Amino acid sequence: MYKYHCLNPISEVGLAQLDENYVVTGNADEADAILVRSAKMHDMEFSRNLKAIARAGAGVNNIPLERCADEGIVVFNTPGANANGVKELVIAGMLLAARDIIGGINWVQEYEEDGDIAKITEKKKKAFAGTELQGKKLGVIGLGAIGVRVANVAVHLGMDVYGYDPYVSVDAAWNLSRSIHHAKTVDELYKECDYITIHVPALDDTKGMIDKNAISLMKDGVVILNLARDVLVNQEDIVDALVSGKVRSYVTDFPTKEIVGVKNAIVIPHLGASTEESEDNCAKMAAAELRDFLENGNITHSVNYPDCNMGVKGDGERITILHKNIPNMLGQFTTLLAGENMNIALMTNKSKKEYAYTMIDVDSEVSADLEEQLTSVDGVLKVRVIR
Ligand SMILES: NC(=O)c1ccc[n+]([C@@H]2O[C@H](COP(=O)([O-])OP(=O)(O)OC[C@H]3O[C@@H](n4cnc5c(N)ncnc54)[C@H](O)[C@@H]3O)[C@@H](O)[C@H]2O)c1
Ligand SMILES: O=C(O)[C@H](O)COP(=O)(O)O
Repeated sequence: MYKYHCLNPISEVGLAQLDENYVVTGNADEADAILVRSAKMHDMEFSRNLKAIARAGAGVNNIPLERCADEGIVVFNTPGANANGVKELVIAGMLLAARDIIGGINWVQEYEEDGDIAKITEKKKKAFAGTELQGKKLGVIGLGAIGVRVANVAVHLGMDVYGYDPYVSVDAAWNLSRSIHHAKTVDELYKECDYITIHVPALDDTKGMIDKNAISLMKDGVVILNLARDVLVNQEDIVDALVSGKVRSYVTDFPTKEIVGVKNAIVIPHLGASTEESEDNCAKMAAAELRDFLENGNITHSVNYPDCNMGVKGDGERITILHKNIPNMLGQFTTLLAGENMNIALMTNKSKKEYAYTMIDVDSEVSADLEEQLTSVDGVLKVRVIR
C-alpha cells in the first residue's frame, strides 16, 4: 500500500488512476509520494520515507530540485500536458491587447445613464477600436511545448512569426511550421516584432531577461506577453516602459505588487493551465509517472534524475539505487551482490549531470543486510527494494 499527499487540489480524473493500492494521507511526513501544482516547497522538510514528487504541470521552480536529488527524492513534471490550455490563453491575450475589448465590456457593464444603449454604443465604440493580428510580426522566445503551439497557431492567424530557442529539441523542430523565421539571436527578434511572447522556464540565465536593455531594442509600441513566470520580466522596468508608452501593453499570467493596477497591463490570475482538459491531462500523467516509479522503479519525465526504464517488474525482486554520478559505483554494487552469491538477471544504469540511477533485477531475495550495505556505499542516496 502506498500513501500519497496532495499539496494542491489535483484533478480527480488523475487521482482515480491511483488504484486500491494507494491511499491519500493528509500528513506529508508519512507519504511515499507528493502531488503538487504551484505550492511553494522550498521551505518544506522532507521525510526519509518520501520517494517522489510529481508536479502536475510544467514549471518546477516551486520545488527544491537539487535538495530533493540529494535526499534521494525523484521529481517529475508533466511536459506538454497543459500546453494547449496556455496556447489558447496566449491567443486570447494577444486579442485583448490588440483591441480594447476589456475597456469596451467594462463600459457596457458600468453604463448607468438613461437612454438608448444601442444608439449610444454606436457613438461610443470608436473609443475601443483596435488593430488586427493578421500581418503583424510575432516573436516567440522558447520553442518548447507551448512556444511551438503558439507559433504554429499564429501562422494560421496570418501573423509573420519569428522563433528563438538556442536549445530547441529535435521533436519541437519537427513540429514547427516551416514558415516560421529562425531568429539566430534574441536581439534580432526584439528588433523585428510587434508582439513578443516568452515561453522559457525560470532559470538563472532567463530570470530578468526582459529588462530595460532588452526593451530598449524593441519597437516602440510593442506588446509583450508573459505567461511563463513573473521573474522573467524585470517588474520595475516593465512598469516604466508601460508608463512611457514604449510598451503598448503587457499581458501577464502573474500578478505582482508592481504590475497590478498599472495602465495597459493586462494581468490574469495564473489561469494558463486552469482548464478542465489541462488539469485532467496533468493529473493523469503525474499519477502514471508515480505509479510506474513506485511499482516498477521506472523513471519517466524526471527533472532531477535521469529517465530510466526496465519495463514492468517481474516476479523477482528489483533493487533501485539513486546515487551520485561518480566512478566505480556499479563495481561496488555488483561486488556486494556477488558477496551474497546473488545472480543479476537484468541491470541498467543511467546518469544525468551529478546524479545517476541503477536498477537491478535479481533472482533471489534481497536481505535487509544487503540493502544496508548498498545504502552505506559512499555516494548512494537512496536504496529501494521493490518486492
Ligand atoms: N501560465 C501557466 O499556467 C503556465 C503553464 C505551463 C507552463 N508555464 C511556464 O511556461 C514555461 C514553458 O513551458 P513549456 O511547457 O513550453 O516548457 P518546455 O520545457 O516544453 O519548453 C521550454 C523551452 O524553452 C527553451 N529555452 C530554455 N532556455 C531558453 C533561453 N534562454 N532562450 C530561449 N529558449 C530557451 C527550451 O529549449 C525549451 O524548448 C514553463 O517552464 C512554465 O514556467 C506556465
Ligand atoms: O508551470 C505550470 O505548469 C503552470 O504555471 C501551471 O501552474 P498551475 O498548475 O499551478 O496552474
